[in-house]
Amino acid sequence: MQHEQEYIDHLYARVDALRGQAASAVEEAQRPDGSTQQARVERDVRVAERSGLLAALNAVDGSLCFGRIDLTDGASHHIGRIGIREDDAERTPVLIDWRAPVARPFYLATGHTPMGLRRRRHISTHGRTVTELHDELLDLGDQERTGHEDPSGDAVLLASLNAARTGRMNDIVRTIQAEQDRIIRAPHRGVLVVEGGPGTGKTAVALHRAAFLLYEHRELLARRAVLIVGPNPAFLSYIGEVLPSLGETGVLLSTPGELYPGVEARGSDTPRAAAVKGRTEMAEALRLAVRDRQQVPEPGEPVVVPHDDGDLLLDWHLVDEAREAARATRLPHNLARPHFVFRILDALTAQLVERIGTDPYGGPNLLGPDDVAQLGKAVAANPDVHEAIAQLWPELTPTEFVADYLAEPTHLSDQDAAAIRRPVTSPVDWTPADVPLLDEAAELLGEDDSAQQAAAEAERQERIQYAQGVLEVARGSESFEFEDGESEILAAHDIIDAERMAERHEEADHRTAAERAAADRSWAFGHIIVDEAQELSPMAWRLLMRRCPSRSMTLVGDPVQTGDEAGVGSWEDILADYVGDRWEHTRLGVNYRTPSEVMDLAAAVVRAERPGFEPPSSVRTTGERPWARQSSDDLPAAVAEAATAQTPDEGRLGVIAPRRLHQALADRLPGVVAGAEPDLTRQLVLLDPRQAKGLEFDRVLVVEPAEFGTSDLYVALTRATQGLGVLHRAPLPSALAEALGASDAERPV
Ligand SMILES: Nc1ncnc2c1ncn2[C@@H]1O[C@H](COP(=O)(O)OP(=O)(O)OP(=O)(O)O)[C@@H](O)[C@H]1O
Repeated sequence: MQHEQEYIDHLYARVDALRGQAASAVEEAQRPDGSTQQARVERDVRVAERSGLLAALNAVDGSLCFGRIDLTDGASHHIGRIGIREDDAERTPVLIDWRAPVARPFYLATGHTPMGLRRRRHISTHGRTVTELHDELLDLGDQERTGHEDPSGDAVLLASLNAARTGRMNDIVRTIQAEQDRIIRAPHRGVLVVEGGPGTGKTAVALHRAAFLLYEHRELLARRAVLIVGPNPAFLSYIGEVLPSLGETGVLLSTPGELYPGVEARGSDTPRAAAVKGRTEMAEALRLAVRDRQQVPEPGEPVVVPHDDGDLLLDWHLVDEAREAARATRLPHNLARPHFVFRILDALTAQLVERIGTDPYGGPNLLGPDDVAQLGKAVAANPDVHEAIAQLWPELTPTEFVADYLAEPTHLSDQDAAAIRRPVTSPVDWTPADVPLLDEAAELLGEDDSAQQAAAEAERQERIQYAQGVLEVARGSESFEFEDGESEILAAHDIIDAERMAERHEEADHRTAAERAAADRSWAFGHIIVDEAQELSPMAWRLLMRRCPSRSMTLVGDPVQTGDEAGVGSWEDILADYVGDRWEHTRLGVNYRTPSEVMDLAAAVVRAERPGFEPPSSVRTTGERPWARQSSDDLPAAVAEAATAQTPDEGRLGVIAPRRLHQALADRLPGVVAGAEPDLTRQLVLLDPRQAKGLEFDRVLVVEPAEFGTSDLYVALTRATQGLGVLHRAPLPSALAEALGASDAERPV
């Protein structure tokens, strides 16, 4: 122990020194120094690198080193959250990053396949103090004993699984299991599917895979950022600390409803409406609806544009020709529009030229090219002309267009149209199911950023003018300063022209890649991780695939837990259109969360619907059987009483109840607010099964389970790490009652 403490003290001394160096490097690099553009770019890169290093060094403080491997050849390596080298000529590694190949045997070696190891040591620390050592001997012939032997090899894992929950997920870097390690480091570059039952570590594995990929492909991924999509905000705050604790910050966390910049989807849909909006057919319906906005007048009923020289007419034939020419460009609606406008203006000018310039004596038109050009300009500036064109081919924004569409949906069956018909009168009306529609619309309409580009160019010109002014001043002062004829001395304007000087003054974009990605709909992420992927609709997949042209993705899910009607049934269905069969499927089979007593009960519920269902096998038992209690009248009071008795001294209690009971329950449960985003760091948390997805609590009370569908009930029953109770008034679903071994008139069992 003493030896390890000394080693760890040495590591921290090195970390402190590195931290000091990184902090002063950042400070120095941030000081303005009037250097060249190139030097400034390099400086910004240096600042970013050093800031990243500083963040990583700060993040690992307190849990820097957690393991050591001793090899049969006498070498030994300490394993930690980050890699550290000695400050010597060889830059000797003193701590190996858990992601480095050298560290791999720490996770994979067994007595059967020792991978060159004689011993694996888990080092537990509190702050910077070593508290415990657990050794596993992998070379069975080795006689040496340390006094810290852990014959079963799982003491550290079990201690971490049994620990009280905090409302925040912890990283599992100390105890990654072999089946998990293989997925985390999978070399597959395309779509990797990770499937497994509740508590098998799918989320943990996905997050550690993100950390691994950022280590392996740092160059690319730090620039393009990694996107992690999770089902709801509570889930994102639950997992939000894992990657920073591993020293990684270049990651954007988002719910599916937050993936359209500028829209916060706070509204909600009926399950039927969400299902209709999620179907692929919506893409075609929207495409046709956009085409409907490109109109031609009825034959014989031309659009009349009032004009001083007599009304101009836009008839069917003329508009149809312009529309076909614009459509033939195959550009999105807004980008094809200038082609339409050009044709219409041309046709109207031709009408005017004919009207004004016709020679009454039958000769050639009396107007010359300059007159025609003048008339063309006047037509293009005429507001009545613009109004007429705006009716025929309006410029559309995605939000306007989708709001109009939802008010009167078209190209759908009557029932489907009725299911989604809804006015969107304020931005808060957008729902998560609308977000893929907005994104689809943005694709169909195309973003006309010419105005933005023009503004940027105007600003650049302004800066150039300013810089020219600065150079003039410099020239003026030259004659004064260099009167003595030291012509070889370079003045400012000799080495820099106004344009380059203007660039110097351009504000550098100091946002991280993740921040820039969050604001940019067309951002292409380096890698995307989707948790609870089974819940996403086909339309949501279209959006996500657009955000990841490289198709480098990790998809995590459990089809048995699919609650959303809009969700896709199978991975094949999701992926066929995008990657064919070029994706890899992996499975996790051990449940680290739920004790076997609870898991058996949950499995029995699923089996009633799917007879052959095999749950993941639990790694722990607690000896504590789940119980049920029926309350004849005041269910909220019974829940409050049970909650008081069950709230652990340390850790969390989750009450999972149907939404309709939340207000009544919140009135009785201390510190709980109905309808608010659940605060998972509180000791007592009230949720519905959808909100509980992906989360866990030490103890769980499931309320009125007869109101849940099978998959929601399965989710609710599998959230506890220690104990589970069921409270109800209505009779229990029969499979649950049977598995609890209770009749309809239950008592605690
Ligand atoms: N190797 C491990 N070491 C320590 N803890 C682990 C390990 N693997 C998983 N766990 C823990 O098990 C719990 C369940 O993991 P996780 O939430 O990733 O499972 P999941 O498969 O995503 O579950 P669900 O489908 O229910 O969302 C978490 O507390 C996680 O930290």
